[in-house]
Amino acid sequence: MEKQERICHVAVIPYPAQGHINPMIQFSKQLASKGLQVTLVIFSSQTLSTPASLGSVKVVTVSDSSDTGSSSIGDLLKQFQATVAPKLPQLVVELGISSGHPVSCLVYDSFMPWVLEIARQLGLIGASFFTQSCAVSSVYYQIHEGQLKIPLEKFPVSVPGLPPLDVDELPSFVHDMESEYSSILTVVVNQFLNFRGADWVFVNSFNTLEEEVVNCLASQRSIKPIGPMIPSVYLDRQLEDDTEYGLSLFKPALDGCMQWLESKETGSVVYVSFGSMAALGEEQMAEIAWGLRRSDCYFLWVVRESEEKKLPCNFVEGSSEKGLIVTWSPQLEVLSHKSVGCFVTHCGWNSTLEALSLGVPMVAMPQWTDQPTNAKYIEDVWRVGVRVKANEKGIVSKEELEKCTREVMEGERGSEMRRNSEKWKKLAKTAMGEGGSSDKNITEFAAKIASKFNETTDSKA
Ligand SMILES: O=c1ccn([C@@H]2O[C@H](COP(=O)(O)OP(=O)(O)O[C@H]3O[C@H](CO)[C@@H](O)[C@H](O)[C@H]3O)[C@@H](O)[C@H]2O)c(=O)[nH]1
Repeated sequence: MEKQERICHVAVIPYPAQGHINPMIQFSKQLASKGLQVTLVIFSSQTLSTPASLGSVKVVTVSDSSDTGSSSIGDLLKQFQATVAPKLPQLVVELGISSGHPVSCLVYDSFMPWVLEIARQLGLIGASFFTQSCAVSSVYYQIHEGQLKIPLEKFPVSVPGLPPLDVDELPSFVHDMESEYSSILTVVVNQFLNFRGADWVFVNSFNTLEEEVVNCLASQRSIKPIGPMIPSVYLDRQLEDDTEYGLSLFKPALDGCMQWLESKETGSVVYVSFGSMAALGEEQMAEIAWGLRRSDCYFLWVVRESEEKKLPCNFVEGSSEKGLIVTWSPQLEVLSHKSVGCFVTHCGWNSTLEALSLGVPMVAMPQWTDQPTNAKYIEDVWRVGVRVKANEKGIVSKEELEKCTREVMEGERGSEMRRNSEKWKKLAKTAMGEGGSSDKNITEFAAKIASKFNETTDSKA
């Protein structure tokens, strides 16, 4: 009988939100390019038209019946665990049977630390994947270890490897103790429940971007920065045909955006997006709308379907000469387009990494969660953008938005930001290029788990 080829099979399991799925798709593609068999498992309560594969990564979508109408994200995550955890062991076994190659490692979103328990029950390797910056993760780590006590009493706060952080520069859940937030704080801090127990810990970042804080966290246990996890065509082009993430929970206005951008001059467009989750108030939406109008630049603004009703009356009709509003964009294509001169962003970690990797300066307008800390780094550490200041009601006025966009688009400081952005773009490429720090970490992981798999298989033979 023909002997079956031995292949090390890894299952990658993101939390099903766009900002978590995207980097874990890219990690899957990277692992597959290093010779591993990879299955990406998406649990989703929505009906998704997911592809059966992304390059050589197999995609399996499993319907998750958890109630998405639940009021808080903390509750949602609890429900997610309650419905997914009982199904996962059987699913992992079936993936092995159907492919002919038993799964030997689970790479799980750090939001789901309970997956490690399942990996252990099945005798598999367990690897945790952090989708936020190393700086933000370090703040949560300090809380987990009891070094930072909640409620915080003194500001600025000191965390090893980070600049001192004022109250509005900390992740929101740490100081904003609304009832919904306290349950989310538990979730984000619990990412560290098995920080020392996991076999591997990956962070979607790169050494030169967060050197000091990477070193501090790595002194507690080995962590592997493997980012930026964006499609290869925008970085080192090592992976052929890797031009997009490939799995979107939203439908992008493909042609519309790109044709519109084509008709605009180099560096003349302000791109505005608040990612896949942030929900702004009506008053704030109006200030953004009029701020964009006042800046007198061309603008491309992503307003998700669920947010459209918050736009001021007649704004869309009255903006057709200067602006285009879409419900979702092909963001990487947009950011890499020569017409885009500035990105007004909520500072989600993926958007931040994308802008850094594509050399686009930013107006940082953080909303919640890790975004205020990312905004702090954008302005003060990487010096690739300006942070907006909110008024006493927490609203960013149209005048403030106009001032900040002009600063990035026109001023001398804007030119400096563009130069700094070019620097980070090169460093991102170097990290992911052959032999770069992130590339080495991915190669090391692939080689070590493949060799462990071979040893185990040999000892059973
Ligand atoms: O029109 C759009 C808007 C966004 N995107 C993509 O969607 C992703 C959005 O991710 P991110 O920028 O991280 O924002 P969120 O969707 O808000 O992500 C959540 O998850 C991130 C990772 O944990 C956190 O950093 C954020 O604060 C949190 O809100 C990015 O890859 C974008 O390229 C598009 O393709 N088209």
